[in-house]
Amino acid sequence: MEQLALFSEAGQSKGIPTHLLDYRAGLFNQTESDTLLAKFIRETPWKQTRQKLWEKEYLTPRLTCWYGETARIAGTLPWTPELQAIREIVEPLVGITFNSVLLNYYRDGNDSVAWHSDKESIMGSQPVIASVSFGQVRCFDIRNKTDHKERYSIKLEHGSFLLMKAGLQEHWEHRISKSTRPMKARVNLTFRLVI
Ligand SMILES: O=C(O)CCC(=O)C(=O)O
Ligand SMILES: [Fe+2]
Repeated sequence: MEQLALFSEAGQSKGIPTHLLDYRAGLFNQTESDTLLAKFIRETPWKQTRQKLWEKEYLTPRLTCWYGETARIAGTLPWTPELQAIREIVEPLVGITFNSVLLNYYRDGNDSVAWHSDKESIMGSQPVIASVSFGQVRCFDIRNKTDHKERYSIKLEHGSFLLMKAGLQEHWEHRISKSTRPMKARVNLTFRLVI
């Protein structure tokens, strides 16, 4: 347990594998990021969904909302001008057209997403996911599915961009862990191609 805490506070690990991830700080400047964070928090119709684990139902420890043009995910809302604008900045960096985005709202250090990989069949087996973060810096941890000791951590900063490349979801899991330190709000956007 102690080791986990040390790891998650270590920030940027050395030697993050660039065939799996690309990180770029400051895709949006401070003013743009402040404005977007406040707008997303205020104007998104956030929902707290339920998840089933071992036959028990839990409330997901964060708020979410789907936007885009896919009919595959129930409740998906049409692109807003801000999301459309961000998508148009992100797509040329990646060379992929995305048709949906999941917004996650981590209200404080108690909000989190547990170890998982985004490998739903509706995204194909090798999805490329582009992630944009606003607000509180949180640690994004990855671990190898077959060797949990092989792990890395990246601090996702206000206005930053993270690309999860094709091999990541198949062989690695990722998470945003809870923190006992005081944490302010964070909104994360993951652009996806749902097929
Ligand atoms: O909040 C993040 O940076 C990651 C979110 C995530 O993993 C997901 O939505 O699948
Ligand atoms: Fe994920």
